[in-house]
Amino acid sequence: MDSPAVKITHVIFDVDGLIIDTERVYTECLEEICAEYGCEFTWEIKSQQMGKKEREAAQVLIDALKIPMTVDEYVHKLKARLEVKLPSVPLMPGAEKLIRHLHNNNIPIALASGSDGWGFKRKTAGHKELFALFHHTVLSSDDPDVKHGKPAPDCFLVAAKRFGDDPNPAEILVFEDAPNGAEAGVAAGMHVVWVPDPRADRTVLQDRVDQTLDSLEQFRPERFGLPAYSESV
Ligand SMILES: O=c1[nH]cc([C@@H]2O[C@H](COP(=O)(O)O)[C@@H](O)[C@H]2O)c(=O)[nH]1
Ligand SMILES: [Mg+2]
Repeated sequence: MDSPAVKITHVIFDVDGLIIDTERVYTECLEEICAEYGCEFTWEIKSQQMGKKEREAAQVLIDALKIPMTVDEYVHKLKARLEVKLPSVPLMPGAEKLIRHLHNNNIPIALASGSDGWGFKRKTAGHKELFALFHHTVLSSDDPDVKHGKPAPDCFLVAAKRFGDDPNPAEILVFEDAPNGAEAGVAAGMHVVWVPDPRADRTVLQDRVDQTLDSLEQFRPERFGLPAYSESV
């Protein structure tokens, strides 16, 4: 095999829609809330919300649909629905295999999400053993060091710092599903593998990310100088 163009030393994963299938749940909950106001929750609005801090995302929807609702009311309505639906959410295809592979090969791995602690606890409740493999977790909605949510690079730069061994951003790989998240990884000066929702416009970002995949199952670690899966050696 040709030598890889990059040698990745550290990996940062997004959470919602990348490791866990929570985007489906957000869509269901927000469709219900919008319907109460006679409005439609569109992909255009969702794609602008994805990856943002919860309250920033609330403002995106309220402004887009001009709904007479405060951010606090939005958060209250959303959490009442998420509370019921989140604890049983499955993992995305290929996520567990990749996370365990990197951990088994001593590659430092971290999480950087737009979520808050309230949601993260519920999203990961059924997958505690897997999420214990990460060196650390940055939750943008709660973290005072994350001044701006995705697409700002803050959460990835904070996550890089907290590895504790001063990694070079140019040797960090970010996995993201959200357009805002992939933008944030690029803005942080990191390599980005983007696994977008099928509805996303891939042309906007495909020249700036390293790879665009339909699923994490397609990822080949050796392309980034990471250990190959044993069956593909
Ligand atoms: O349909 C939506 N999906 C996702 C979000 C936001 O995106 C975050 C998940 O971001 P990430 O993929 O970075 O974990 C959620 O916590 C929420 O703030 C949202 O508002 N609406
Ligand atoms: Mg995501």
